[in-house]
Amino acid sequence: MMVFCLDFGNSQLKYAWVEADRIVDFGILNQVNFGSIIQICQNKHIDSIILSSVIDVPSELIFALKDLAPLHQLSSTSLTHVNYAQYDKLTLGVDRLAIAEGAQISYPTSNHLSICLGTCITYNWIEDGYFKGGAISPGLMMRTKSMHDYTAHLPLISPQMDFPLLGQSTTSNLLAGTMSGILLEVQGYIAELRKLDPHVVIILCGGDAPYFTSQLNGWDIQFDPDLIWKGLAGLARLN
Ligand SMILES: Nc1ncnc2c1ncn2[C@@H]1O[C@H](COP(=O)(O)OP(=O)(O)O)[C@@H](O)[C@H]1O
Ligand SMILES: CC(C)(COP(=O)(O)O)[C@@H](O)C(=O)NCCC(=O)O
Repeated sequence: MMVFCLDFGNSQLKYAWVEADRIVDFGILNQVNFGSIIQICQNKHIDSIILSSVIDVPSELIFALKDLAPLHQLSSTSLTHVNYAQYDKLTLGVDRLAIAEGAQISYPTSNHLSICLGTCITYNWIEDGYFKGGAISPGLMMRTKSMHDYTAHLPLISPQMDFPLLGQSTTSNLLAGTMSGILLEVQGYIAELRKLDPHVVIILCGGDAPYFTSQLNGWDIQFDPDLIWKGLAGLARLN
């Protein structure tokens, strides 16, 4: 059963081919149109398609996808393993719903906090299978770009794997405040949540996660870049 998974985020349009829970292939689309999708579907057998989008998708693209294979467009009415009786599911981004699902499928008997470092940083906390709460904060690129855009003279910095806690120049101050700021935020959330539940499983994913994994060594954190694909494949089976 080959599932074509699409994850349209605010920065990148991602896809993956998932067969029997194995990610066969993945990549990034150039544009939100059928032309860029059909290119990657050449010679591929598709049993079903699942689409998670937090951006607007043209209705022509939805119709075209439906012509290709049975399509499930993820929404707040989709069936889920995670229980939303204690959360306002209608307001939750579908990417977060898919990530929470991936975490629940991966750690069905544990409480977990999934942290996605994407355009925004999102935190999803699940206890006893219930979505209990979360948080949204600005992502890495949003932080660097907004400091440049909202000031007269601050330069636009590029993220780096090595970053200081404090800097000795404007550029290194920006790097410290952005990168160490995110690291300290993430560590702060983990530390606070572990006070409530020392056994909570922490899972990190999203495009910017690789910048922080080595700094989080020793924090007993799972890094899973495929978390959303696991969630989407599971949701495709359920819906
Ligand atoms: N080509 C790119 N375009 C935009 N963001 C990129 C690109 N390559 C890497 N990134 C990084 O990926 C982050 C977004 O991660 P991702 O998980 O793809 O986000 P989203 O799901 O919100 O689209 C950005 O903050 C940025 O630092
Ligand atoms: C918070 C988000 C913007 C994150 O999107 P992303 O960073 O993955 O592009 C997205 O999940 C969204 O639009 N959420 C709706 C609000 C909510 O989740 O409460």
